[in-house]
Amino acid sequence: MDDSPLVVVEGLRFSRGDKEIFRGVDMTIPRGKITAILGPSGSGKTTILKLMGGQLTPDAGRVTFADQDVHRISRRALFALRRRMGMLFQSGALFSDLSVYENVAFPLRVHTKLTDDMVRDVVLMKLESVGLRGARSLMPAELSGGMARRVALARALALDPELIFYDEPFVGQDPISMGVLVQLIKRANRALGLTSVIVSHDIKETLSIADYVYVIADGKVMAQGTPQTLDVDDDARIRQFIHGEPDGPVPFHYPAPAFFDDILQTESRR
Ligand SMILES: Nc1ncnc2c1ncn2[C@@H]1O[C@H](COP(=O)(O)OP(=O)(O)OP(=O)(O)O)[C@@H](O)[C@H]1O
Repeated sequence: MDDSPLVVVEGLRFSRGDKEIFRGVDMTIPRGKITAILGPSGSGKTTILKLMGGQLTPDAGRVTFADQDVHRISRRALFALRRRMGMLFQSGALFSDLSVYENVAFPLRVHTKLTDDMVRDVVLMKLESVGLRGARSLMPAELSGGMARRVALARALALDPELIFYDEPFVGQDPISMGVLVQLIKRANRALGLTSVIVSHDIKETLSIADYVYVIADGKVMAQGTPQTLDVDDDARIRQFIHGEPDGPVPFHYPAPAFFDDILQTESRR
């Protein structure tokens, strides 16, 4: 297997208006592994996926996918490249007026010239891989949230991507569906030789399957390493983040006068 990284991000800078979101980010996404990108809310996790996928263009720096510069190739080449990337976005809802079967068939009908029989084989295979072959005739409204996410995964896998981006795959799931999804992502990665990038707030679940982790904050990579090395990192900010401690260098309380002073003021006004 080719052991060069699949995606390389170098010196990435990106702003929205006056707001600098990235001020020099470097990352490598190795093939066949699960890489997690963690970070506080608003740190730019979704934005970095969009920069990697070529939906956004950086102000400086570059992103290469299989040695092709994502932002300097022709539109046509970028479309071809995008077919090699699957995306499972939190907002990536199923088409509500199409059955489970037709949802998974959709990308095959749009992007390939497969015959109906071949489409059927692929759809059933993908649904089987997420345990929902028997649910093919259901409509999205008849699915639980966890099942809907699994159908969306089958659809994201329909075109056999090399890489799959998961943006908050566990949001809104009950603990059982979450466990199922965690295992599916891990299994899909291994069985299909996929490269996976997961962006998530669910730190424990994500660390349980990630091979390598980047933590982004303040426009930079604040830390990186395997889940094991980050788990024992001494840095207070990383400890607070990885272990979900409510207080630490990033305070739980919005800046405010001392509690007693505030209360005393209320008392004196009575
Ligand atoms: N379309 C947009 N226009 C302007 N600013 C945006 C837009 N999308 C995102 N932002 C800003 O860019 C920053 C990074 O957003 P992004 O969604 O990438 O963060 P995130 O880490 O994924 O956040 P969360 O964990 O809350 O989903 C945020 O400050 C956000 O307000």
